[in-house]
Amino acid sequence: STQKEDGDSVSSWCGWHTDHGSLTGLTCGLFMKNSVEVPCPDSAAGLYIRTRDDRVVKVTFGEDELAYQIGETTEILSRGRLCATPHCVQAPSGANASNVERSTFAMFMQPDWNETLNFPSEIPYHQEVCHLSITKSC
Ligand SMILES: O=C(O)CCC(=O)C(=O)O
Ligand SMILES: [Fe+2]
Repeated sequence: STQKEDGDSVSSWCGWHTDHGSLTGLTCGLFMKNSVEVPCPDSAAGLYIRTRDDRVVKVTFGEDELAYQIGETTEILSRGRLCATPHCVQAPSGANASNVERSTFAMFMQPDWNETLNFPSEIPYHQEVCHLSITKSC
């Protein structure tokens, strides 16, 4: 993440984390001000992911599309062949950003609650699962 002041940080609205489940389906951000839909007030605002080669990339997709992120459960069940997607959300900043809200619909898919997961020995401490889970903030 960037080292700017909190308000401008890439993770200013939702800290870096990986989702716990198998797969997360997401709609794109919907911005509202005083209960009225508004265009995104800051093109830098929104969802960011960290790629396997350690680049931070802004995720863009349309309102008639869905994005899917791999969660920690899939990383465990695939024995590390698939990696959980580290992600965060940047708040809008600038003149038009005050009192703006952002909504998305997130569908978290996961095994039954009582399903026992065996953490594979091949990935005893995988970096996404260990480092980022600790800092999960939403
Ligand atoms: O708001 C988003 O686009 C992502 C939300 C998120 O990461 C979560 O709910 O786990
Ligand atoms: Fe998430």
